[in-house]
Amino acid sequence: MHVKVENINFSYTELPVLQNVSFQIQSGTITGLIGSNGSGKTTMLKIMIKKLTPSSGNILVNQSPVSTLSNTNHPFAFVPDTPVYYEELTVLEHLQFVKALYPQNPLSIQGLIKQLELQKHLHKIPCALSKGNLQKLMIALALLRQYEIFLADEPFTGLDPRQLHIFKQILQKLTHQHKAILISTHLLDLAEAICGRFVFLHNGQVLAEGSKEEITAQYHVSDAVSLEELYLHLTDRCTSDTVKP
Ligand SMILES: Nc1ncnc2c1ncn2[C@@H]1O[C@H](COP(=O)(O)OP(=O)(O)OP(=O)(O)O)[C@@H](O)[C@H]1O
Repeated sequence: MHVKVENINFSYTELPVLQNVSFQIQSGTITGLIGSNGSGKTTMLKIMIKKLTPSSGNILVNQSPVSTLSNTNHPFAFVPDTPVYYEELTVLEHLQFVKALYPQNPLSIQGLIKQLELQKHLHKIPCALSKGNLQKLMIALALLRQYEIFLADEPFTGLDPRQLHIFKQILQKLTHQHKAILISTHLLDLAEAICGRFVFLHNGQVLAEGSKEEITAQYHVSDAVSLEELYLHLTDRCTSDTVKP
């Protein structure tokens, strides 16, 4: 599975939010989508799942534009930054509902409940959950879908240290299953630990893309820097909208 984002432009109002955004994500790799508040990460992810329509540009999945894929053949699972749920359904009912939609997904509800430690919360409705447990429900619902591409918008928010560890293991397992993974996050230490590639978005444009080694080489920065130092260095250098190597 190969996803190519090509020259995406998007505006909510007259101001451009994304300008000629292009990058790629690949099977078996976790790509970190990194950028300051308001740089357009959520907007980009929403365009990828067809929730928003770009004014121009394409998202190609194995060379087919996502706009031509039917909703029943949609290859994305998505963990949103703002939880989406049915107010009147319990945690267990949510899991059963999505499982019934995607029976071919081999993950079992019981296995997920145990792994994400949701046992004590099965009969609660979402608004009775803590932030972290609600986030775990969003992750569980995404994992139960039928997908090849896993997109997550700040998925680590609210997770306790044990659940962070478990979620990192889940993501590693997805790479072994050759899923393509794109995660937006502000946690650069965590991103550096789990992501093989990065897309730095800055003011709605791609500032850099590639592995840390590729980006440091491209910008003539020592490869001993941390991802955080690299990101701060490139964004500091950015006096106009783009930085040239
Ligand atoms: N529904 C909307 N209507 C108008 N403007 C919007 C809307 N949603 C987002 N924006 C604007 O689009 C820009 C990009 O927002 P977006 O949420 O994609 O950024 P982000 O990188 O995900 O930010 P954060 O890191 O704070 O979550 C911001 O300037 C934001 O104010």
